[in-house]
Amino acid sequence: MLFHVGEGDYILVDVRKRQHVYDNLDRFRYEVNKVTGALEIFGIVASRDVVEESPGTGEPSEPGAAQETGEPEEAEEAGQAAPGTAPETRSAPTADADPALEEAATDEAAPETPSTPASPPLFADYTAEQLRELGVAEGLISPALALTTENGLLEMVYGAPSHTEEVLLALADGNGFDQVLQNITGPVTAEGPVDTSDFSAALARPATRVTTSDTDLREVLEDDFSAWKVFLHPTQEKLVERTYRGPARISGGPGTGKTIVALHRVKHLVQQLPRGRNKAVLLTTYNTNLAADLRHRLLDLAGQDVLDRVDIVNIDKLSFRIVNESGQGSHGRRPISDDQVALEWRSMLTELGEQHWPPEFLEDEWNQVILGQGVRSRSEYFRARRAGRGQRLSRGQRAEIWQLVERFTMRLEEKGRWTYRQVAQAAAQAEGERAAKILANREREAQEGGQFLHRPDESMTNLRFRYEHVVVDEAQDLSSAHWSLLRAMVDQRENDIFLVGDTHQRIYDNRVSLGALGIRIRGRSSRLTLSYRTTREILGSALGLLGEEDWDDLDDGADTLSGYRSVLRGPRPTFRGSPTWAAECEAVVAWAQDLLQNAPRDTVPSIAVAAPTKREVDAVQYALSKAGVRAASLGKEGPPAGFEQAVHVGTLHRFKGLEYQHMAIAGVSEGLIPRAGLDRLRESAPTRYRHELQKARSLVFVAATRARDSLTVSWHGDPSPLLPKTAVRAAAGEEEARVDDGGLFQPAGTLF
Ligand SMILES: Nc1ncnc2c1ncn2[C@@H]1O[C@H](COP(=O)(O)OP(=O)(O)OP(=O)(O)O)[C@@H](O)[C@H]1O
Repeated sequence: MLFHVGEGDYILVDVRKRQHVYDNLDRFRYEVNKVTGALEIFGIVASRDVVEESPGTGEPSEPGAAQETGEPEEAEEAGQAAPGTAPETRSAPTADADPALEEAATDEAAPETPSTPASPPLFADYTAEQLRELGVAEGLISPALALTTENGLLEMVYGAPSHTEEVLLALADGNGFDQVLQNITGPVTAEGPVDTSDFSAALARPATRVTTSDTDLREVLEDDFSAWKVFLHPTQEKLVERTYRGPARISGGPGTGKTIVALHRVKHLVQQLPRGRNKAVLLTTYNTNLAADLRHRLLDLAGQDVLDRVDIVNIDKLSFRIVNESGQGSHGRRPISDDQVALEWRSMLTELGEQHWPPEFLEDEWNQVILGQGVRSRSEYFRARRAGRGQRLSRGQRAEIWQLVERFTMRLEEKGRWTYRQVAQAAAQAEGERAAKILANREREAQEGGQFLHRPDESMTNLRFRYEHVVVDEAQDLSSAHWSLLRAMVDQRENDIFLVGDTHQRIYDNRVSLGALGIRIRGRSSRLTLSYRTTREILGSALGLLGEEDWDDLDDGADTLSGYRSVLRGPRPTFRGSPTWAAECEAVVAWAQDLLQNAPRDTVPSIAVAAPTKREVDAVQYALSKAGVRAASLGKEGPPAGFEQAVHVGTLHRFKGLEYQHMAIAGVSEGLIPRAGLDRLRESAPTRYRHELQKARSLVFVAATRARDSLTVSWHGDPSPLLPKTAVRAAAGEEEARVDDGGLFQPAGTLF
């Protein structure tokens, strides 16, 4: 079935048996969207909810039914495209194509769930004119207004153009007209008037997204990262190409494409640079393995020439580099891990017989207040901000703490050790001094009319800021010292710093106020809300894990995930308790074996298991290997070479930034998540206690949102108190999970 666009251009809409095409032809619509200017080809789905309005036969239809393989629709939903496949050709999947839909379809047809004619229309608050203004496809406006159930809506949007789908789901999720107009329709609104009869012009517009759900084609495209070279969502594209008058920040829930945007931004910035050989752009992140991953992806996306202009390094390595170069206090000292630091505090206080200040409190005060604010002297500490620390300190108390901290740093120094935070602090200081010199030179040069009358030291006048642009991924995990370091590496001007991150995924205890560090993002913050990775079902359960905590925006304000959504669907996550750890391991092995055995021929599904600590990781890996399942544990640099396709097992921390088709989170038990002994902090270091709890939630949230298709969460003994009660009860068979609730629990304001 071909659509003739004009001249010699055709679009492949679908490949089906001839009779099928004839039978279903009248269910297809094509139109140029008056608002976005996109060419949209779509099927009208007959749901009972909209049956009167639908021009189809009334039976649950499968126009074009491209879904023969049972593959989830990720590529299609994601707006990814294959040249020569149909723009916005969307079809209602057949029942056998997708288990989740099968359930929905069965549910729809079941006599016990009749549509209630009395229930008000879902979009009762909106008029046809408003839906039109938001860019809902003309042919779907009246069917949409007639909808009364969420299932009907979900069924209908499967056949709808994706812009219509996004708008309707966002409205149903509780976003208001203005919000949807601004966030969803605004970015894709056509520039200039739209001629709805000019298909060629429509095809050339970025809003015309060419998509495919053909598995073979998808494999060709997805095999390498190059698919994303071409197709960013227009909302993402605008963020990439915009000129910002200062630092800019992009936030958004997991899988919304923040990393993709950061990579495209780097490419864009390099392309604007004058010719040269230096590495003028810094791309940095927290973890070593993510930095390596960014390098591969940037090479795929932009090629060697772009890569040659970019310095890609994780932030701690960069700090070491600066410290070594400047000689600032390194003296051959070796870094010490956070766990070792905690032990050192404990030993020192015991040796001193000091009982007044708990070690956790002192450690936190040192990290968050003293190192966190770059405090360098006792008098600076007297003036340091302690807002939100939960405990007021008198001058005398501050003096005592300062003395203990000084002792502690001396102790580490004597042992030839220092913490990563200290290294970052030293690097920030060295780089800050360098920046101050550059600015002083500049001022002198300006005063002396562009030339130095008294030429100072040559090396000083040649000093330049190290980078033209800085781009940061996983920004939520960087500390104040890291930000001070980055601030000093780039001049304060247009497009200086571009950062992407999500504070709901903060898994290292670094909290910052960017404005106070000279990184002013106010007015230059944007949020991505559509997840391209996770299904609605997984997303719902993952959001439930976040509880009722408050989340910051890196700048003394609050962040939220409101409007965060997915249009992908899949099975509900499973939750399972086992009596013992051994039994839980067995269940995890059976789960992996089942996935491997049932994978389509010649494919190896990507599978991972996350667990709280190295101990559980080793046990799971051992159990998998013993059962003949190829497994490897994730190290600092990712999986060992040659084990890319094995089942990956790692601590929760290791999964940041990664994604897998199937994810298991094991050991979500009381005493493991959050770790045992945390209660001790409740009294001694209440702020830290709160932050540790939040961090534990974020860790599980990060792991859960790595899953693309399926998620399973398990525990042994008592479940973690962080698991929502409904999940635990349902796992124990005490409560039936509702078929239509999408997950086992559902965050407020989220539609399933
Ligand atoms: N416009 C797009 N079209 C299709 N797929 C996309 C698009 N943008 C991102 N993706 C895909 O979505 C997935 C998540 O993207 P990415 O890793 O950039 O998200 P993220 O926001 O950085 O996630 P996290 O916060 O969890 O690390 C990737 O598989 C990516 O290729």
